[in-house]
Amino acid sequence: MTALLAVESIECRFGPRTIIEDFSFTVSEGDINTLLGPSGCGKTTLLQAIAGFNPVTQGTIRLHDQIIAQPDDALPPEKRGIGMVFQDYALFPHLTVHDNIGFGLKHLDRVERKSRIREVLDLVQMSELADRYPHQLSGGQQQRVALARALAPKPRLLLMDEPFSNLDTELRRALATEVRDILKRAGITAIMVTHDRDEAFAISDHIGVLDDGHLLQWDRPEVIYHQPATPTVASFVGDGTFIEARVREDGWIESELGLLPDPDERWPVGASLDVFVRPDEVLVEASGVEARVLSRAFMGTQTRYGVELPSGRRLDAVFRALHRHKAGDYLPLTLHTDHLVAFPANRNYNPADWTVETLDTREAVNL
Ligand SMILES: Nc1ncnc2c1ncn2[C@@H]1O[C@H](COP(=O)(O)OP(=O)(O)OP(=O)(O)O)[C@@H](O)[C@H]1O
Repeated sequence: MTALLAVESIECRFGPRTIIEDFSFTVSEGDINTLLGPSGCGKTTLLQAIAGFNPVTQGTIRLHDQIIAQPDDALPPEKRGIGMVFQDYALFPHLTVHDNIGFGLKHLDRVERKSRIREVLDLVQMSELADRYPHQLSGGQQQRVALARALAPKPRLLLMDEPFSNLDTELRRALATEVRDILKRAGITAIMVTHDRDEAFAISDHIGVLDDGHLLQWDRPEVIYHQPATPTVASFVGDGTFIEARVREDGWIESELGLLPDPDERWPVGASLDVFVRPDEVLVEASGVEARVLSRAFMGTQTRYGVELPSGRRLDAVFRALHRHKAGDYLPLTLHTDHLVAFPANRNYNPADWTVETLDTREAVNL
């Protein structure tokens, strides 16, 4: 299938500062894609280059095989056929929902315009509220109107910049799922920008993880989660802690949380590894290593514990709330995972540390 959008080795600069560097990806028709990365990594800059609000200083951007941006040559934003949804909704306060949606449809005659407005109102399930003004709507409803307004002119591509970040957590997740359904029903190709991984997982067919203006990985959400390309991707898309491990003579991987299999013999004997341990992969088992409970947070069906291994390494473990352990208790812990994520060791990784440098050549291993 040919790409609807092809971003090819682009660079974006603000004065002397390079914000986006040698950045390439393609987007297939009908796919919902998310650019995920920490604050300041260049997500909005990239989105605005696609929309036409930022110039590219290297590379090209093609939409349906038409070059829409290259150095010193850019199609104006209004000629790109791209719709945008912003975090602050950007609705016209003095216009009703109906008229906000109709604003970009002035090229249509009255009957066509009314019919298209009805169609998108129906699509976002806002038909009942067509006569209301933005201030008479909840945040979630306002964002649905903003989505309807962007979809009304039938854009070739929809861009969404942190569309849910003004909403509370619960509504955010619900609306992300709802927006996915709406876009799929309308067959719209979209790119969203967010720093919220749950939102990205809820909405996306493909996720691109960015760090410091570079693309670290572009893949399906499951692959990003289970086979992260770099330690930074692993840390960004899932809670966890790296523990040290070594490949034994017999091929087993010896870690502080016990022996782990390496069925594909991916690692040479003697290799030192950093193994990523997710809280839900830690189990209490009689044969486990004695870990001391440091903290406990009840979370309803589960309880999250902070524990310390004999080496002093601290990590989190999540167990069903049925079990009650308290600070100071010792628990025998092991690691069980269907998707062991490991990298060659050469440094300490702090998942909370965004400034971690990564080596792109490293490969995640999925055992
Ligand atoms: N117009 C501008 N002039 C100069 N520097 C800019 C401009 N716009 C953005 N930047 C810088 O570019 C870098 C990337 O900003 P950008 O807004 O693209 O990041 P982001 O990943 O979208 O962040 P956030 O999630 O916080 O919105 C930041 O260091 C920012 O200060």
